[in-house]
Amino acid sequence: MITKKILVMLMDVAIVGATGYTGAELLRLLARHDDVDVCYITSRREAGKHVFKVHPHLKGVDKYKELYFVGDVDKVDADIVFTATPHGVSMSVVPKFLERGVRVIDLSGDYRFEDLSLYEKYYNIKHVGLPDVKIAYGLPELNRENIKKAQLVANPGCFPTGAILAIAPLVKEGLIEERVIFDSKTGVSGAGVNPTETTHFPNVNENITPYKITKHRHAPEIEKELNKIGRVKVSFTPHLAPITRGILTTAHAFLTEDISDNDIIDIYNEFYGREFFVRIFSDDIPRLTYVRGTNFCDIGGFEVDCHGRVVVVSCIDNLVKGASGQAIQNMNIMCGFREEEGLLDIGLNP
Ligand SMILES: NC(=O)C1=CN([C@@H]2O[C@H](COP(=O)(O)OP(=O)(O)OC[C@H]3O[C@@H](n4cnc5c(N)ncnc54)[C@H](OP(=O)(O)O)[C@@H]3O)[C@@H](O)[C@H]2O)C=CC1
Ligand SMILES: CC(=O)N[C@@H](CCC(=O)OP(=O)(O)O)C(=O)O
Repeated sequence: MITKKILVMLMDVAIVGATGYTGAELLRLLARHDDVDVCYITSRREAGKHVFKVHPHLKGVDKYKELYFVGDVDKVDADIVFTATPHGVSMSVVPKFLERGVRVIDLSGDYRFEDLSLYEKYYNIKHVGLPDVKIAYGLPELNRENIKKAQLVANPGCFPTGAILAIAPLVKEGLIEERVIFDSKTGVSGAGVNPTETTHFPNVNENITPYKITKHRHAPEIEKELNKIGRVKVSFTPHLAPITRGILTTAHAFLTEDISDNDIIDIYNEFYGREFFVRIFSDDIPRLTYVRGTNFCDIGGFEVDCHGRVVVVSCIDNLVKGASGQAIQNMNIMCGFREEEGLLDIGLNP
């Protein structure tokens, strides 16, 4: 009897920093990705432990049944590596992978700035220098062609993802004055897995706390990316909200032309018409629950007040479209996989 065997070649991927929140989220999403195998995960603290011991929510995922944490990043061998590590750490591990021809998607801020003096000013650390490979800023809706060709993708910051997508169509069309204000509310998981006084439950619960009111490091990231499509000066203030996940951003700008709410909706529908992960809410206000656990960026509001101020609201899940989901979207683009592969979760209501 002749048996037919169909051999499916899976891409080997590794996650450096897989005990953190974005590393865990990569593991959750990749569990249902049909084109990849997760072959290495790293941790200094949990080296030697089985993945289910550290992340019990993954129990039962068949493809992870032989997956253990390794402590030594140099042992990692894969086709694609996600570095889900703090800024400063990423730049110490990424170059070693690039030298071996491995493609890397870095979730930190280390490779988001072409101008390293801006990086050093806002991150307050010295940069080791950019590697001599093609680097792309990983916001697919604005930079897909460059992502396809990149060896290193700098995954955007969580606030920049929601802010840039909220205002890009109006910037591109030149319909707003130069100054744009972004007011964002974020969930506590944005601060990472290690607790601090700021993230301590009694300090977060029943409070909304503005922080880094005029000096957050995502302000220059938002500004330099928007300046690739138009001319803007960005003001940005984040607030910590008593929620685990999600970023709601309200963008305020002043129109240069007398256009209606409906004209604005048409511009957004046209700009994002073919984008699977951007949903336009033409007659509703986006909610964080709708995007929870998903790779969607929901955009709505679209109101103009009597002074010509346009208000646009965006919602993302900071750990998905704001980090790990977008990182997988970037991997899919780099590898020629279907862009939505592994990212088809839908949100909640409530
Ligand atoms: N949380 C979010 O919403 C977002 C985060 N980001 C960025 O993504 C990156 C990861 O964030 P997040 O998951 O929240 O961070 P966490 O603090 O939750 O996790 C950090 C991970 O990095 C590992 N790590 C830390 N230091 C080192 C080191 N010196 N060598 C090797 N591994 C190390 C830790 O592993 P261990 O201690 O076990 O060794 C841990 O797995 C950061 O750069 C963050 O700024 C970007 C967008 C959104
Ligand atoms: C709640 C909270 O603390 N959020 C973090 C998000 C930072 C982040 O994600 O950092 P990078 O994208 O620059 O790597 C903050 O505001 O610093």
